[in-house]
Amino acid sequence: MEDTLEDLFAVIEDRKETLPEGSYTASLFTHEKGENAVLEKLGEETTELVLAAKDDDHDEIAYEAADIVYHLLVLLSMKEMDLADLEAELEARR
Ligand SMILES: N=c1c2ncn([C@@H]3O[C@H](COP(=O)(O)OP(=O)(O)OP(=O)(O)O)[C@@H](O)[C@H]3O)c2ncn1[C@@H]1O[C@H](COP(=O)(O)O)[C@@H](O)[C@H]1O
Repeated sequence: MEDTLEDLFAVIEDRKETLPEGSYTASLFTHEKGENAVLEKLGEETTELVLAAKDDDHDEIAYEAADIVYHLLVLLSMKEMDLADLEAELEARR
């Protein structure tokens, strides 16, 4: 899981840097979509996760959770933060 998150975060950072054409991630870092689009997605996906949990639909819970984690990592990158910031907060709570 840790490797998966680190690898995904590295891809997101690369897309931010290189802005390749046709990349959804890159579009989030440009005026095409931007921060508001990321925040909207996080709001929508959280609602969808709640509905999936209410339905006890495990596939849908995993799908929506993955969408949320991806957009959360994009948001961290947008704010010039990284996984270490999240890890430090989680560690502080142990
Ligand atoms: N994990 C993801 C990921 N999760 C979700 N999404 C995109 O997020 C968008 C929104 O998700 P939704 O489920 O809401 O899709 P939708 O209902 O079609 O919504 P709209 O995009 O049409 O508004 C979709 O276009 C998904 O493709 C992702 N796009 C990319 N990644 C990762 O980022 C990597 C790089 O992707 P690119 O930047 O596209 O090269 C990929 O290899 C993946 O590992």
